[in-house]
Formats: sequence, C-alpha cells, structure tokens
Amino acid sequence: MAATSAATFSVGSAISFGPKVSQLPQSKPFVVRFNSLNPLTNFCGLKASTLVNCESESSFLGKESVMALQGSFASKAHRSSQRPQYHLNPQASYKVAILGAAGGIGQPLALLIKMSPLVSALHLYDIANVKGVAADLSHCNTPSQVLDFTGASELADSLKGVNVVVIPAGVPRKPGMTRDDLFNINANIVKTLVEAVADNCPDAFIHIISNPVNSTVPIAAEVLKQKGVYNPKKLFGVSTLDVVRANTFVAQKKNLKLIDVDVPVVGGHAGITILPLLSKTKPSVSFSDEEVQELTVRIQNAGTEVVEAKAGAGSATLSMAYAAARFVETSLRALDGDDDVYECTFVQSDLTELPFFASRVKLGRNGVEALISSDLQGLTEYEQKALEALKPELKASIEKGIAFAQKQPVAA
Ligand SMILES: NC(=O)C1=CN([C@@H]2O[C@H](COP(=O)(O)OP(=O)(O)OC[C@H]3O[C@@H](n4cnc5c(N)ncnc54)[C@H](O)[C@@H]3O)[C@@H](O)[C@H]2O)C=CC1
Ligand SMILES: O=C([O-])CC(=O)C(=O)O
Repeated sequence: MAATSAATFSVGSAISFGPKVSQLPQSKPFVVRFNSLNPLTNFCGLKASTLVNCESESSFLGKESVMALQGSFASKAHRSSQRPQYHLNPQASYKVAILGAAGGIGQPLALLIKMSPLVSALHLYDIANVKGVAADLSHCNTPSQVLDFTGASELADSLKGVNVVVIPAGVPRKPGMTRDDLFNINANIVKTLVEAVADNCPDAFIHIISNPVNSTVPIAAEVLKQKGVYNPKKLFGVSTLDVVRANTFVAQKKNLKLIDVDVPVVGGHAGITILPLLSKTKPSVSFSDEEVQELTVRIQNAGTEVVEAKAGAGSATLSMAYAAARFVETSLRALDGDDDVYECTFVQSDLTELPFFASRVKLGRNGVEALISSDLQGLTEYEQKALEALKPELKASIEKGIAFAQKQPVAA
C-alpha cells in the first residue's frame, strides 16, 4: 500500500532552572502520525508505540480504537501544523533502568517503556522476582533489549550507561496511612539506590516515585551532594500522576475532550501540598466556587481514594505506571533534542521560598532548562490561600528528608 499524505497531530500537556520563564508556552508533548505507513512515534497521552501502524488491523490498539484516536486528534491538526514539529530521531537509542521493577508499579511501567521507540535497552532491577518479569517482557516484539538484575550485587551493573533511572522501589500505603508513614522504610531504600546511581550513572535523569516524594527527593539530593555529583537539573520527583488525575477529573466534570485538557499541578505530592491550579486550565474553563473546592479536594485525595478501594492491596500502580511512562517519554524526547518539552515535576526550585517545589518545567538535553513562573502569577484568592497553606507542611517534609540524609552521610 502506498503511503498516503500524513497529517501530524499533537496531544498532551504544556509549560521555568536557570532562567524563569514567565510566558506559558502551549503544550506540545506528543506527536502521533495517522494515515501513514509511519509508525506511531510515541505512546503518551493516548499514546501507543513503536511499530504500531494506525492503518494496520494488527495494531494492538485495534481498528475501533484507532478510529477513536483519529477522531480525538483531528481537532488538533490545524493547531499542530502551526508549531515546529519534533521528529523522532531514527537513531534514538536510550537506556532506561527501573529500580523496583518487579513491583506493582514497576511491572506495568516496564511494559509501557518496552513500547517506546526511543529505548534500546531496559534494565530491570529488584531485590526479588525480577527474572520472570524480564523473561516475560522480553517476548514482546518491540526493539528494546530487556536485562534483569537481582539484588545488591547486581545493582551497579544495572546502572551502567543508563540515561534515565526510574525509582519506584519501596513500600506502598495501606488504608489509614499517610505517605509520611512510609518514610522510615522508604528513606533508606531511596538513599541506598541513589548512592549507587551516583557511583554508576551520575549524569542520568533520576525520576523518584517512591513515597513520600516530598522527602525522598530531598534525600536523593543530599546523597548526590555528598557524593559530589548533584545536578539539580536532573533530579525529579514524579508528580505526573497528579496532572493526569487533574486532567481526567476536570474533563469529566466539564464534559471536555480528555485529550485537550491540561491542568498544572504545583506544590508537592501529598494531601494539601498537591495544588491543582484550576484557573490555569487549558482550554480556558470557568468553574464555580463549589466545583473548585470539590475538584481540588478530589485531586488531593485521589491517592487515598485508590488506597481505600484496594483495601490493603496497595496504592495506585496502573495509573502511576502510565504517568511515569509519560514522564520517561518526555524526558527521552528532551534528551533527543525536542525543544518543546514541558512537564510538572517536583524539583529544586526558587519559585517560592521553599527549596523544592513542583511546577511546570521546560526540559532539555541537560534536564531542567527553566521553571515556569507564570503559573504562579495571577492566582485566584482560593489558590493563593491554598499555596500559603501548603508551605509549612511541604517545608517540614523537605527538612525531614534533608535531616535524615545528613544524619547518615554516605561513604565517599
Ligand atoms: N509518586 C507517585 O505519584 C506515586 C508513588 N507511589 C509509591 O511508589 C512506591 C512503590 O509502589 P508499588 O510499586 O505499588 O509497591 P510494590 O510493593 O508493589 O513494589 C515495590 C517494589 O520495590 C521492590 N524493592 C523494595 N526494596 C527494594 C530495594 N532496596 N531495591 C530495589 N527494589 C526494592 C520490592 O521488591 C517491590 O518489587 C511506594 O512507595 C508508593 O507509595 C505509588 C503511587 C504513586
Ligand atoms: O497515595 C499513595 O500512597 C500513592 C500515591 O502517591 C498516589 O497514588 O498519588
């Protein structure tokens, strides 16, 4: 079949290290081609993956899904054509490591990353049960090679030459627990793993998923500082799930097309420190005071909603894997030279008086290029109050992490 002329559509979310950017760029994270023999180039948003042709009946998306996708992307065609397009480098070949790969998040995350056309090697590390996960995953006919690493003796090898390290290792919550209740176990796990990252791939992007993110990211920063390799532009707390949830809940409430909605979520990743900036929703939507209150509280409590529904069997894993895969994909696109990559993430920041703060950032080859300051300008009274209210809790969590790491310095 001859290739038909391709329309290129983009979907996703938008958005200042070093310079703060006060203008809010329009989102353009994902590019998907239809009506072409070209494969889909990304899987985020409603992203599929490598070697998936939207015209093909053998696409794992299925024909109906493809039609639905085409429909949902169609409205973006015009807007997208006005933007510079990122084209996947056919030579793109990045190595990603997942530490905690046999867990509830690790397994589906590994599957999603296995589908990325940007990845040539996927290193799966865990303290147990990772051999079977890797054997299983390696049968998928996507290009990346899957390697397994079990236990402390193989940790260093799992990190050699890696571009992005994702850390979902650690225990999840049970009903009645706060994320901070995980501190005593997960702080040590994150400390040990980040020490190994510092020794073996200090230039990698580091994505911390393990809770409490508000403390584990500062712990990671201290460990990297003690090792002499801290680069604040490459250390990220993964708060993407808050954005994914905000987008979903807002789209449902306002009857909007899911794919169009983009809500920045700032602050931290626990309870009231999660602050969705509904007034900055794209496309522009108006909310009643009641809607703002209801949506904000639902987004802040969404993790607990899942913990309670799972009734002791853990916390969010599938939606978290989806969100983490989206952040890996955006990081790889940034590494690959796309200069229009924006995500919300919990990073070292000077946007407020707090040393770490989640906001939109512009990502580039060297990590955070800019923090987007405009999101914090012109807040509603509700958002401004909520921002001031979250600061003491977030400050305490950050200080707890720093104090922990400083009390037990790493070996040089
Ligand atoms: N940032 C976010 O938005 C979210 C964070 N989380 C957090 O992610 C973490 C993981 O959650 P799940 O995957 O559901 O837990 P899980 O218990 O299913 O999996 C955790 C995995 O980590 C492994 N592990 C434990 N210690 C390790 C070590 N020292 N080195 C390597 N691997 C180790 C375990 O063997 C297990 O396979 C939890 O702390 C949870 O709170 C969960 C959802 C969202
Ligand atoms: O709620 C939890 O414990 C897991 C988490 O961080 C989330 O789902 O946002």
